[in-house]
Amino acid sequence: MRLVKLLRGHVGEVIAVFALLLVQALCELSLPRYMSDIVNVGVVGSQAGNSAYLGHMALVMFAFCLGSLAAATLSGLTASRVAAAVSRDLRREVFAKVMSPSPAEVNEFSQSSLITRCTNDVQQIQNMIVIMLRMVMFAPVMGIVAVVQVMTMGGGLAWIVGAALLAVLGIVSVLFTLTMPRFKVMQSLVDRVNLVAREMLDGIMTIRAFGRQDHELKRFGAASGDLMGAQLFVNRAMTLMMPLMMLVMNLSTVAIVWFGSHGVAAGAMQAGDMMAFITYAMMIVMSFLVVSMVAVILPRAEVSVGRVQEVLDVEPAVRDPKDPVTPAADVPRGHLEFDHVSFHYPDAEGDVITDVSLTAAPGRVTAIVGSTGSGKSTLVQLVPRLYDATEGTIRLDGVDIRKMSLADLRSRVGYVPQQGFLFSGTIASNVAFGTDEAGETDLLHAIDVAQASELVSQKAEGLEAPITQGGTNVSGGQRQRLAIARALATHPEVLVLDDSFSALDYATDARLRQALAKEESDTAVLVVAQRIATVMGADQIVVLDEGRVVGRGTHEELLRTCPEYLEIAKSQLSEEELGLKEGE
Ligand SMILES: Nc1ncnc2c1ncn2[C@@H]1O[C@H](COP(=O)(O)OP(=O)(O)OP(=O)(O)O)[C@@H](O)[C@H]1O
Repeated sequence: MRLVKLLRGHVGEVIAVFALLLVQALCELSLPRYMSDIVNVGVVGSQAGNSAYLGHMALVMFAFCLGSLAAATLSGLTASRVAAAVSRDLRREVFAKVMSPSPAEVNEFSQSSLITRCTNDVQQIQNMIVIMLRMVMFAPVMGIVAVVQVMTMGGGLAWIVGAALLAVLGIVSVLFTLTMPRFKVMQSLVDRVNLVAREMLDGIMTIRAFGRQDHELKRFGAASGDLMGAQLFVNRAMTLMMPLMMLVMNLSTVAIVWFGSHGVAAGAMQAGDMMAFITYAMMIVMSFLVVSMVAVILPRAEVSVGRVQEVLDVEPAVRDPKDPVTPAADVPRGHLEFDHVSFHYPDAEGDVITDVSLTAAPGRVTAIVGSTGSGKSTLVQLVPRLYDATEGTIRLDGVDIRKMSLADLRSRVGYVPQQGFLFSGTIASNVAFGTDEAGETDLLHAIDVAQASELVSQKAEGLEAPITQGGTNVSGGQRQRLAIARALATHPEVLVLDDSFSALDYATDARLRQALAKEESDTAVLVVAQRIATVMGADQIVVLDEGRVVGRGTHEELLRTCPEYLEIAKSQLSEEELGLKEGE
């Protein structure tokens, strides 16, 4: 059972819980015997009314009660600690997996499902561990010892206990047959509510702009209503459980008193024994109830364990090599080479990148242009190994990047994604995100090159100005510039800018390119851009069309040799701006 395996690291504590439960069970099981003696001897027998005897018995029973209380408290505390520790470790493992190098595998699960698995499923497991540790051991011990006691007492009443057990079994079976299917879908319904809520929060601006609040609320209401339906059904069915159990126990008590009183009258049984019999019978019924409930609930927790395990079992396609290679110290830094590289997404059929070869050198700007969907972003994502090329090789400073450690590679590559993301914190914490070594001067320099100084000088707190989660308190262009500053602060060998100038005005775009060319003379810059004006000055422009290189050269060369480039250029700039007008 996978749930049991989770306890492997806590064997000592688990044994302690079991030992304490045994003490608790033995203490509790001795009480009915003493009760029986008090009635038989101290109430109706030879010591009737003898205070010394009654006081002594009361003290003994009190000692057993205290023992049971102490053992129950300690076992409860220990079990809760073990469960909380297991759930903390599971959360950490799942989260580490989600953070693991390749986004491809984790993308298989939706973000909301990952959150549910990390929180709700882990919580289910935690609850189940507590139940398992506290009940699964306790109930059988209580049940078995109580059965032995009942058997030894005789009196011909054991059949009542048997009948009560059959009734409990029947009730538990019917209730769980009805509710189990709903239990199973409940986790996926929680996933669904999370998914819709997350999508709504992410797209809140679009929803408001299109006045679709009512539609979205209905969508959320439907998902939430489905979950409520399943929960209500299960809870209603479960509410019946306790009253039915009480009914069984009370009927058993009545039956024991009814038949037992005949035995007492006939002298076959003592009154105290009949009372002890009632208590033992209740213990047996309760133990049986607990064991059968746990047996049915356990598979439900196993569903949660399975869902968490699914995430943990994911093998990232992008992995650290066994024996990482570091580029030789005497090799010039910042030489990036794509050698006949092809790539297709794991879940897609055709290649998105086909047989691309190019080189980027330090101090030079290589621009990638192409129509939308031509594979530009995909191509540059291969550089920090967000994905691995399916064919061909990418080398940095002469070493196949698959042979470098991921940490080493990523410390050499500064990657600015299409959507620059800012974390909650300050401007400084965001820019220093990729490095622990940058001082204030380094940060200010990176911000200056990224043309974001104005943002810092406008704020009274300067570098310590707060940034909200997702960077919602700065503009799209400011977000992009801070994301560029973050990459620059790490002093990368290769700076990959994936359409990172798109939210900048032309003047800022031009100033940023100039500053980059001047300040980053030992960095190879790889720029993906939609705007021809952004790439016109690049040392080398590579034109992609449906993942293939269809042109390569400078702006002027491409205007003459590459019809695809000419078409894009003409769609953005006038013939005059392109210098294509006759006589010019
Ligand atoms: N995670 C993914 N899984 C499967 N296919 C994808 C994935 N991401 C992108 N694609 C597909 O790969 C192709 C290239 O996408 P890519 O984002 O690289 O293009 P692009 O040239 O950067 O486009 P744009 O200029 O619009 O950003 C597209 O057809 C896209 O549908």
